[in-house]
Amino acid sequence: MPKLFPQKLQVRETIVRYAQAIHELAMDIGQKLAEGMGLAAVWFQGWPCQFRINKYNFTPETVGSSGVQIHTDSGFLTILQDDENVGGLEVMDKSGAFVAVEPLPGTLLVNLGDIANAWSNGRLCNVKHRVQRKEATIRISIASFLLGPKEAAVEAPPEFVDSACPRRFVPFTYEDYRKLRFSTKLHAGKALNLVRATS
Ligand SMILES: O=C(O)CCC(=O)C(=O)O
Ligand SMILES: [Fe+2]
Repeated sequence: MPKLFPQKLQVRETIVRYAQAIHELAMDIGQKLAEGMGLAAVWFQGWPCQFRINKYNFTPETVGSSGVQIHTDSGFLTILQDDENVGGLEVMDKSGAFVAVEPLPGTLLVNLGDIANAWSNGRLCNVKHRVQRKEATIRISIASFLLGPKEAAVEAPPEFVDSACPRRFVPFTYEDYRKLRFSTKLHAGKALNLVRATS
């Protein structure tokens, strides 16, 4: 076991506490979303969360280009704590235009991914987004992803399925879907087309 200095231990404890709290928050937001859509049962307890700290080092010669290519997040819901000073995040609106999300200290940004779209039978939208290199500096963001059920299949609850809106996707596990996205390199939501139900 490597020896950890007290300061490093403190940092580790802070990160673990943050990750646990944000996981709880993500499940709570998911639950409220489900309740708002008329579902009563508890849905997201036990769905795993992945936590990532992004550190970008934008150099003068790369300013103006894309730091993170256009993509959707593969999981259900993402909570993003963006850099408080350095912008660059852009989300795509319904018309296909990118809208800049300016830094707003003290706020968290929530966006929905591919699993939300499949789980809701298409009612919730997965949001395309990217990061543009705006200035030559370091940019840090913390992304926490509520992924999908651990082993069970992603399947829309019966309340979201009727004759006007038949089941759009075959049941699939998050892990299989993640592998599918990776192998097909379809990172902007198009991999969902590969799990569509044929009617
Ligand atoms: O750094 C950001 O603002 C966004 C990062 C992101 O989209 C991601 O990690 O999936
Ligand atoms: Fe993302």
